[in-house]
Amino acid sequence: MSESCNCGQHVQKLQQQISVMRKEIKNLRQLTDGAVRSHRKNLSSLQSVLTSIEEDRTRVVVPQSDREPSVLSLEKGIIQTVPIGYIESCFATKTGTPRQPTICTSSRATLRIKKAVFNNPEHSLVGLDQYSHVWIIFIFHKNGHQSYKAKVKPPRLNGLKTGVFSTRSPHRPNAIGLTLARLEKIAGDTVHLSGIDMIEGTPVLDIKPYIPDYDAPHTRALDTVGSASTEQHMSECISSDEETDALKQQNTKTEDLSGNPLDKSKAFLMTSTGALGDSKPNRPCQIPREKDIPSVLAEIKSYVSHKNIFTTLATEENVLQANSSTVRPCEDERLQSSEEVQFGADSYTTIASWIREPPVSTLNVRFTPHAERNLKEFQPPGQAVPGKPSFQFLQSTEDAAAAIRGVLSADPRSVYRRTRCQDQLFHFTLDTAHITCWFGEGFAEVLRVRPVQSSECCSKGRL
Ligand SMILES: C[S@@+](CC[C@H](N)C(=O)[O-])C[C@H]1O[C@@H](n2cnc3c(N)ncnc32)[C@H](O)[C@@H]1O
Repeated sequence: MSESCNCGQHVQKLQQQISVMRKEIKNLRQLTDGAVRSHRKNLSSLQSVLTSIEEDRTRVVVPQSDREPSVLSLEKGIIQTVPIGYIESCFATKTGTPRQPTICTSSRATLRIKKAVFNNPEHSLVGLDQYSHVWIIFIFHKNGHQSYKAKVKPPRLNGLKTGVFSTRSPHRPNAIGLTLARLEKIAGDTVHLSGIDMIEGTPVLDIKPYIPDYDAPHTRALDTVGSASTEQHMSECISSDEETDALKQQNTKTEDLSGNPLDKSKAFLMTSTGALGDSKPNRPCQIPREKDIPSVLAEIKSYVSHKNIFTTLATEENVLQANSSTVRPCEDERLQSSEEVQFGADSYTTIASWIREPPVSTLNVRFTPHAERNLKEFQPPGQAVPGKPSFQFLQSTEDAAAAIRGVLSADPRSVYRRTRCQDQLFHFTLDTAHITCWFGEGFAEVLRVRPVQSSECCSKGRL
């Protein structure tokens, strides 16, 4: 009897202990859940700190006192680079950004020279407005991890490999990019550019004026026509204000064979070397007066057609037409072969033939009526209409349509997407627009254009 009594007490005790333990387990669970939650929170804030450190890594500005580069360090190959500023671009991400600036001439960007580099940044830009084009030297800061290979597969080669230094691939030992952009204007410490292929936030190392007389080998060919150096010609030719005005007018009116305006200096060279064709050395330079311009133009055109001197001035369309009449080499040959670009009697420039005859073809671009209506909703920068989106960089709907055409006609897909995910929709952002399209055989069709959401854009003040 007493035994059964004890058993009852034991059971009761055990039940009490069990309930205490349950409570403890519950408390422990709450504690661990809380700890896990706070760990997760810590982890995510650590991750965002890491991301911003990663983003800022290239933005480190060397303090004023450390700015003086030591000659010794340079000789030792220790090169300290300081971004002079960061690109604000109509392209937010790599997807959909043209692979070269010429693909999309209506694209736009600005570059503000940092005060940390010069006390008066605007002073560094004095004189630059005399040039139409500038070289932009920059860092491919969004390459991801720093890796590179001796051979790369440029998208234009559709999977074929070639040496990295024979390409303009972003994945190279020093991740340095070089873009020839059009200089739209300079406002104080800010350079306004068009025809660009750099994304938002790109750190810029340097700007240099594009000087065809130095940078384009063909000017040497032209130079020999008149025998004296270009600079000599320039100083000899510009003799009075009247003549300079006439020259200016002539330069703005001069066209190439396709009706495109000629580069100012090329037009200058053509006239300064004695309106072409005459290879007599030291022929005195004659600046034509305004009334003579039509005959000079006729002379230039007849010379151009005679000598086929301005191959590089041909539009891409002309080049494609010219190429389509030649026999296309097989792919392996294409990698090996190169194409001479003729300037007069001598050849100064040679390029790999796959640049102009890539195994991937240019695409026709079309808009659905819906996408066209979408695009027309966008307003030019600074002309806000309530309830309607506006562009930050692109100047008009036409500019935007041209930019979209440029991007898509060059087939912006990776080789993987092009070959393995043909049916997938392709999205990219351009300025404040998010574009959806699809690709078919030989064409790309824009299905929708809508304003970018804040989560899709990385530019400050983009919306
Ligand atoms: C093929 S590279 C050519 C750039 C330059 N014109 C050159 O030849 O050095 C252009 C591509 O680089 C990528 N890109 C542009 N800016 C970048 C950046 N800051 N970081 C990483 N990739 C970038 C874009 O995807 C763009 O299509």
